[in-house]
Amino acid sequence: MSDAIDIKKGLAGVYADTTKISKVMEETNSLTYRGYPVQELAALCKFEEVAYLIWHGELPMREQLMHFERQEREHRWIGDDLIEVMRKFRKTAHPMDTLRTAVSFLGVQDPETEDNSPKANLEKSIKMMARIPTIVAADYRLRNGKEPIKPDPKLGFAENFFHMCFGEVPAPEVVKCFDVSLTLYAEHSFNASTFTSRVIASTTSDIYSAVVGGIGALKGPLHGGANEAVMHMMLEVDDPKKAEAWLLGNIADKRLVMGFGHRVYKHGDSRVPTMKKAFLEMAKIKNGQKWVEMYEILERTMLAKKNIHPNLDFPTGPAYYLMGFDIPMFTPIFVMSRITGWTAHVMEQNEDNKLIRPLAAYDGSAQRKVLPVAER
Ligand SMILES: CC(=O)SCCNC(=O)CCNC(=O)[C@H](O)C(C)(C)COP(=O)(O)OP(=O)(O)OC[C@H]1O[C@@H](n2cnc3c(N)ncnc32)[C@H](O)[C@@H]1OP(=O)(O)O
Ligand SMILES: O=C([O-])CC(=O)C(=O)O
Repeated sequence: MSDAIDIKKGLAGVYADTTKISKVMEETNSLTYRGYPVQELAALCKFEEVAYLIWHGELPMREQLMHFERQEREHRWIGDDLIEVMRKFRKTAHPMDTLRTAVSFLGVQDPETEDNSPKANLEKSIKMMARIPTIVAADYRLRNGKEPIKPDPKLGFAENFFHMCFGEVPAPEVVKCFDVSLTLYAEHSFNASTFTSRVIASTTSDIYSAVVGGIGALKGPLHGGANEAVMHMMLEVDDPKKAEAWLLGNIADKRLVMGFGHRVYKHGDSRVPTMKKAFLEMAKIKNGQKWVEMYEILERTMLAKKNIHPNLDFPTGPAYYLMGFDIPMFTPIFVMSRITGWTAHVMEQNEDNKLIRPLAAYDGSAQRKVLPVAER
């Protein structure tokens, strides 16, 4: 029956809607947010400006940026109630599970959850952007037997995250490398997690539900979870001298090499050179030459043997490791950034909504008769 139906497995190559938020150009290996190349945004803007751009469609003027930063800083604290709930979580729970539950808790507590007006949804988006780093940092400290550190309204978004994790802000070069990663992770059209958020929004559900769904989708190692998997892989390789043999063995065993390949970019991910530069900078500051050597060998061998390029998760994995974050925080950090893209897509979906509901070509059992349990 399904023979005559053109099934697009994984929806590969399917245009499901239009978007004004970002443009992924496989032909030219480039990516723009609201028309601006990500490389230029990463070089010239801080993440707060990029978040504003993604939501408002324009880069902020100085006054607008100051107002936006004030709002973000005001909303950072998550309240003692949520901290107390988090204390009760299983200490070995994955931080993505903790974050998913904590964001759901924010939705329970927010009296505006059911208000789907653009104004209310933008406010909730800013609140989530402000509070997610506090959740991620508090979870990191609780898992490590330490007390959470309150956000510091004097610090910018990236600096404050380091402060809440480690009680100190590193050198500006480190903060910049981290900020670059946030800009590069912020938005990527109809990727799996964003599409999940849009599917949820299309039922006219609330924005917290859409974000909780996005977190669930991003967790998987074929998607955002890959940045963690990359670092586990590099630690398994352990020594750059073993990297080539390790990779060849992996290929022979037909195992995936994490941080390589992409559904859209088949000739390279436009964000990788910018993030690789940030990773090299981190390696210089933190004496991480070993990881650079391993990176180069894995990249070179994968290209030579499989013609598969690295994706953004390949350089971010070791870069976050060198910044001092523990590996289970890597995908939650991705959420701290992609929350901007998800929520912009939810608001865009709401503007011109149609329930997202594709068809499935049935190829199960032929129709049959139900027999009572005694006769089966
Ligand atoms: C932020 C992000 O989400 S970026 C993506 C992060 N994910 C990863 O890094 C996980 C590793 N990569 C992958 O699993 C895949 O490349 C995906 C899921 C990202 C994209 O998958 P698809 O678009 O479905 O590509 P597809 O699976 O068709 O790959 C084509 C071929 O390349 C192979 N291939 C693709 N990626 C890899 C990889 N990382 N390692 C080994 N082989 C790979 C596939 O096995 C397939 O081979 P085949 O034709 O012999 O079956
Ligand atoms: O677009 C995708 O399929 C994966 C993704 O989110 C990204 O690359 O940032």
